[in-house]
Amino acid sequence: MDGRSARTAGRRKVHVGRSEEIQLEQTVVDRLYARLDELRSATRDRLARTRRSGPSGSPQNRSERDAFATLYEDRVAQLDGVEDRLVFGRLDLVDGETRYVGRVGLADAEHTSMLTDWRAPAAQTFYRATSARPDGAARRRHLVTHARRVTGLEDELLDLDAAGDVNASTLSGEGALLAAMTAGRTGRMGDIVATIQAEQDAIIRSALSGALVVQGGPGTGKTAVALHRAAYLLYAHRRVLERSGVLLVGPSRSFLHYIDQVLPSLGETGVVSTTLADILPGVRARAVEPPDVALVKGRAGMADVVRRAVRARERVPARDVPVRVDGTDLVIRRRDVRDAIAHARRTHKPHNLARVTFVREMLARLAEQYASAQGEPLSPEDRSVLLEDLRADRDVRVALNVAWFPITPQRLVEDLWTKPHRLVEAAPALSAADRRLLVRAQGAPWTEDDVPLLDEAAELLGEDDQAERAQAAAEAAQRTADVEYARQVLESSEAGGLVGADELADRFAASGPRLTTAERATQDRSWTYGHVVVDEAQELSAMAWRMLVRRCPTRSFTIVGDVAQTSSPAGARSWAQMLEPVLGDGWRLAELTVNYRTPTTVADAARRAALAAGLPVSPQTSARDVAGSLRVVPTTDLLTTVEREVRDARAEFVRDESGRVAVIATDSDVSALRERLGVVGAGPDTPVVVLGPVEAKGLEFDCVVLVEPARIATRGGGPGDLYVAATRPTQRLVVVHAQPLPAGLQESPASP
Ligand SMILES: Nc1ncnc2c1ncn2[C@@H]1O[C@H](COP(=O)(O)OP(=O)(O)OP(=O)(O)O)[C@@H](O)[C@H]1O
Repeated sequence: MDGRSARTAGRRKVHVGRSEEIQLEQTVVDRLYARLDELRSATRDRLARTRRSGPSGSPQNRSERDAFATLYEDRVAQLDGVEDRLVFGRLDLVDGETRYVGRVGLADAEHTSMLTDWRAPAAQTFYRATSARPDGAARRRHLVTHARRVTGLEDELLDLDAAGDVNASTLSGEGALLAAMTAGRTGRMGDIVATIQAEQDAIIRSALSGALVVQGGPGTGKTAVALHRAAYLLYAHRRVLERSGVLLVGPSRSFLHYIDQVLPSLGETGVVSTTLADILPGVRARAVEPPDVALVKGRAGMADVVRRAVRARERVPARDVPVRVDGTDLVIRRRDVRDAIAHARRTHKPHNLARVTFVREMLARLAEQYASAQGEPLSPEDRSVLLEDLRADRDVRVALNVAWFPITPQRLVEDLWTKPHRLVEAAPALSAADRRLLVRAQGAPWTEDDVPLLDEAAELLGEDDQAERAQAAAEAAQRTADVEYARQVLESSEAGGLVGADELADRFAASGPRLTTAERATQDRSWTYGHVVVDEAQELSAMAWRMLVRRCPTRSFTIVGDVAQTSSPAGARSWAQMLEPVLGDGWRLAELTVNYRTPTTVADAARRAALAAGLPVSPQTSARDVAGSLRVVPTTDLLTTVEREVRDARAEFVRDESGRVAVIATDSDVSALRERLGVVGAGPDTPVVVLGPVEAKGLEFDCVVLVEPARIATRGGGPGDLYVAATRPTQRLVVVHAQPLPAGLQESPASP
């Protein structure tokens, strides 16, 4: 949609079509729901029959039964998930064909298509066609339904010649879109599947390979598009992605909570979502770093610091070390250690794994010394007994550990922050001032900025995985057998078409409870995903990018964000600068230009303030304006004024189930405001919340009361934080201030 038509739509009402047309559509919608009910009950019957078949039979029969039970359970959940607004679109093609578009594909008993999945190629025209490029379509119709009832229609004529005698009163451009934009917020993001716009659709369906960067101002649908793209990719590339998985990285847990309904409503539940703080199994990073520390820890050069820290644990001792084994004097010689270290490094294995080579080499040299002390070669049996004795000897163990120290990532990184000599040794290039910033007390909690360093360390250190490798080989053999068996089962069963042999084999795997790809991926640090989606990506440091690229060696990424909204000092103001070190020039840029959230007046004010502060603001047009959407309230008593404004906003916007108000203030004001307003929780179900600008990132509310913008613009993330805070409302921004307003944020522009 271009900016002009969007604005026009803003002034239109949703047109309800003629009642006969609605009746006609109701008949179709009834048929589709009837088919949905039929499929549900058939699947439920099969599930019941499968469960009834009892615990008898061979283990093979039992695991086959369990696999089918899980399959039917998943299918029932999927069919239940698409109940709401099952069908939302109809496309009339010039050749006379009519196609209904909905959340899933449905076919009748004869396999004739009744409903086209929104992700199928056949649905693309529904989202892309314009009257300038109708792509074979004569008319696009949006169906508005509530609880299986058709309540409205909106038509767009795409090919005027072919349209015939369509009644003009049913024509309306973006009514469904406008209705979605003005609806009261619920604290949870909804899907946009019925109203995806052409520029968004192009991004959603863009190729899987390579990295796609989606830049767009606030409210342009970046998050919505990223989530729909994940669902689309899983549909279009199911074979690849179902096994490797899709990872979604969001800025905070509250943000993940805010979006967690979207994918299930699109029939997808298998995406792993996480924050950077939670990405490492076994590490809970809860503390927040001061900005100057975050900046240092995020630099690409920290990879070198970690590498040196690991190297420092492979060390030739200052002098030869005498040891006595089995009554014989031996020497751990410096030159032997040097050779063994070189040998172990040549394996190019991670430190803790290469240690095996180092130790083997050293023990062999000590055994040689022992043999020459005895004056005769050792028999193979004696030699292996001796090697065991050497390995068990305390002095030998200590000396070898000092030379090649087995260490966990946590210990390595903690030593850097708590033992100044370790940091000097690993980071000679850091200034003394930067090193001082990094010092902290032993046992201090991990921060989000530690996580990429821990991951870097884990990568270089590795774990001793011998047992795991043996197990993996055994599992691989078992799996080949399972897949073959599943193939035979599929050939003779009713499950064909719903599931592949690989997936069924997963379900046959008799060992323990079935783990989904998502569950397996979450538990495994070194899991590599088929695709990674990163939201609010402008905040990521160079070290965080290294960590994410390790999780997706094919570099298939969707990276969405806005370089004008950056708050982290380690984040970016330029995609090229941020991505070049990790992706080279292997990324493509797409831009979103229409703001579907914020009324024009508010968006313009926020934009003027951002431009005045020199931020790299993307051009954008708001899809609508709302009368009285910006209120500026000067005061000498902030708390009292905020209290009054919140009371008014609550009365105006909060209804039974919907309507959300946020007070956004600089972090240091948040607790006083919470106390004054009696606001405790900050969850999606709370009608009024008080947040700092970083917490508000990615979220939206009907009304935002912005407290003392001058303070927000000069703390933390500075003007970027103010830009985020001012662009959260869907209906109204109330600016309460005692200090002068930052330039640009006044009610009407100083100059036209
Ligand atoms: N095509 C659409 N149809 C209906 N609603 C839409 C559409 N595109 C976006 N929206 C709505 O606009 C709002 C903003 O979308 P979203 O949060 O994805 O924007 P964003 O670009 O990620 O914003 P920010 O950068 O400010 O976090 C959401 O309520 C979303 O549902």
